[in-house]
Amino acid sequence: MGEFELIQAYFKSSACAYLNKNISLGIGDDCALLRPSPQSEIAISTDTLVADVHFPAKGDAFLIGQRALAVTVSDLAAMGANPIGFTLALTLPCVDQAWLKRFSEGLCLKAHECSISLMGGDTTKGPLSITITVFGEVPLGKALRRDGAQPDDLLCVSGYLGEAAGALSMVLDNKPYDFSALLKSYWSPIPQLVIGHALLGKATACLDISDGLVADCGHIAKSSNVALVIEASKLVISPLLSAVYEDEQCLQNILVGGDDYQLAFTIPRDLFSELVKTHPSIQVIGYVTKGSGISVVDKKGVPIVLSQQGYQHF
Ligand SMILES: Nc1ncnc2c1ncn2[C@@H]1O[C@H](COP(=O)(O)OP(=O)(O)O)[C@@H](O)[C@H]1O
Ligand SMILES: Cc1ncc(C[n+]2csc(CCOP(=O)(O)OP(=O)(O)O)c2C)c(N)n1
Ligand SMILES: [Mg+2]
Repeated sequence: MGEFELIQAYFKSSACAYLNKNISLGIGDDCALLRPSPQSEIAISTDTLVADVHFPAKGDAFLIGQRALAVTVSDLAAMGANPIGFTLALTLPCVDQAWLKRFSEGLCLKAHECSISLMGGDTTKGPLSITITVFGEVPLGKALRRDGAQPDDLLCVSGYLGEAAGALSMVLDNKPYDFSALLKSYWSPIPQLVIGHALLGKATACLDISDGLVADCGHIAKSSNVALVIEASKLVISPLLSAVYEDEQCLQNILVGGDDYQLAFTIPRDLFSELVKTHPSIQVIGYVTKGSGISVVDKKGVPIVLSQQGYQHF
């Protein structure tokens, strides 16, 4: 099977390669054509997933496809954007048709869940890696950025943290997908599109947590020129995590584990109670104050010293 047959069989003819009101031309030409709605801005984000860095190379290709798209669409959720389409740059060591079939099925399932369409890409030979670029749209001037947090805002997260990091040892042991519900958090993160959308016009800053809570909140603090305080006693431990780990390890996974793909955001105090009524998974975990940097404090307000803040490639 050659390059173009492969593209046709597994991607161009796939159920997720459809046109929608914002895509006037999809796979097959030199470029895809996007048609933004009036009074909107296009949100764009790219993520590369490298075998044995972001996922185990020997993992199930269906799960790899599912995870690759989820972590990329998560950036659209973090901006409050509505998904439109994505491109897929795939580098493969060889043509393995069984692998490609599983991969495209997993990709397609997640694309369906996120209402996003495959509209182009690139296929090359080399060490396994997956680069996905997502395109979404957001009402003009309303995107959730990292630079608007204000002193006295609340610091919140969209749901439980630490589960995917807690699953990593099982992932590396190649445990089957249905072995533990914890594995689902790693293999099939759910981009928080609904909460991202609900935060438009409310949150003062927002991002998705990929590297770890402390490291990523550090980006909000820096961009917004404020200090963020995380109150460890307010972090709610997921029942899935506490079933496997002692409290101390749970806290470590929550604070610096990464791979969560939940949103962290800041919001004025008076807007919180209305929001949590409609989105009960949201947790308040701290607050914004004047100053710089990020601190984690225990219930007496004493700083907890961490040996690392989150994942760094270099
Ligand atoms: N090689 C690059 N060239 C240009 N911009 C980059 C490059 N790598 C990362 N960026 C930009 O730097 C910012 C931070 O990147 P990153 O930490 O990967 O974001 P995220 O965690 O949201 O994926 C983003 O705005 C991203 O677009
Ligand atoms: C097999 C495997 N080992 C380790 C990890 C942990 N890990 C790898 S990269 C990463 C951080 C997120 O990746 P990055 O490329 O920084 O994503 P971005 O912040 O750009 O979205 C984490 C927690 C993993 N996901 N899979
Ligand atoms: Mg990135």
